[in-house]
Amino acid sequence: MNSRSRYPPPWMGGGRGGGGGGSMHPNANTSFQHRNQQQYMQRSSVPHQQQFQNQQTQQWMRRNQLSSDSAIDEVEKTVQSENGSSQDWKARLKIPPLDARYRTEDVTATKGNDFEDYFLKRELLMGIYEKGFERPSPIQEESIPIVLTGSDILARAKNGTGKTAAFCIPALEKIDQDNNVIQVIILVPTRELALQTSQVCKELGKHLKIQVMVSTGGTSLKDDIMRLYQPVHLLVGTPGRILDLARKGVCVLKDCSMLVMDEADKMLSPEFLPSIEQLIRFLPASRQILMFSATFPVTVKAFKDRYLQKPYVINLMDELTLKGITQFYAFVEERQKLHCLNTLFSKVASNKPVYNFLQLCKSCRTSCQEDHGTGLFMLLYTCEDASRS
Ligand SMILES: Nc1ncnc2c1ncn2[C@@H]1O[C@H](COP(=O)(O)OP(=O)(O)OP(=O)(O)O)[C@@H](O)[C@H]1O
Repeated sequence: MNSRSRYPPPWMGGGRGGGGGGSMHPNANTSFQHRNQQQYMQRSSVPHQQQFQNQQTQQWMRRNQLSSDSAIDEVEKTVQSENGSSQDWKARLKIPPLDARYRTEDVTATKGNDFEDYFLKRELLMGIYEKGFERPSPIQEESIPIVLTGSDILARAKNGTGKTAAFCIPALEKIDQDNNVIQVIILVPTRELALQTSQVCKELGKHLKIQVMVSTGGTSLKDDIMRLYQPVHLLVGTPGRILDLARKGVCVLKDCSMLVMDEADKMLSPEFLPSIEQLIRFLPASRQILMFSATFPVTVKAFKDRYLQKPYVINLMDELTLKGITQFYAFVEERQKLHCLNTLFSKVASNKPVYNFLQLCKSCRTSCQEDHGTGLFMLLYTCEDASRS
């Protein structure tokens, strides 16, 4: 166990999160907030075991007050069926095999929250568990309850620590599936990431009736327009294409109360920033903005000051590298790169995973080939742009 407190969540004291920590968004859904705060207070003020005992005592006292045996039977049946039905849905879930991947402290050092602590819709909980998530990761523990209150957030956590689900889960929870309008936009820098993110939303929301659409540049605009005539609740895409559709009046964003920016550092680059700023004008004044990234350059501050309202700042980064991972770099001439990589692979023990982060131009392609002599995997880079090869 670590020293971090379990509940109450940070805005009620005792939690973590810097900056504007704890500030309640003026546009927060007050009825939701009220309900949740009451629930959190109930939970935080009475430890679980004691709460259970209290319930048992109350039931026992109620039972003593009832004079007839039939009334007692009735109470017992109700209690049994309540307990039974709360367990039944879990027993029927199709849980995937345990994820045996090694987990670093970046994801294991949690407060010990459960997804059920957030009072999510049962259908959403079913999707979460069937995706193989047992417990929220630290960034999910910090973000989910805050996003549910309606607050803007700026969240920083390392790559691979569960940021995607940290915004997809509260987004899916907040969508009213009976209202066929776009309620959430998730902006990402590339089509690949848009497809991945929409896949996560579909998997987590597989028991919900939420319609997810992907819209990015490089695909048929006409297809997107046709698709938008069907119900869409959650739109994942790149800023330019979504702005184009909004300007044409096909993508109606007046009810879109949540805007998420994944890889926010890249989203605020000169390539995307102007489109995002224009896109924000199509959203209602009461929108909620969530920014997630592993790094936050100075451009973020200017954007935050301009567009976010009393944002809650979450920073789970003391360093960029995941714990337990050794990182180093080699400074080489352009022409030495492949040789260097080759030498590196031949030196590293073949049973150790090697992650190679590289910046590719758009025409670059990577492929992976196994060298059957050594058993090592070779990453091959090909570039159609002759000037860069
Ligand atoms: N609560 C959880 N329990 C178990 N696995 C999880 C949980 N949350 C996320 N994961 C899994 O952890 C992996 C990394 O998650 P994810 O890709 O969301 O991280 P990320 O922080 O968004 O990374 P990146 O910044 O690289 O996109 C994924 O395989 C995801 O399914």
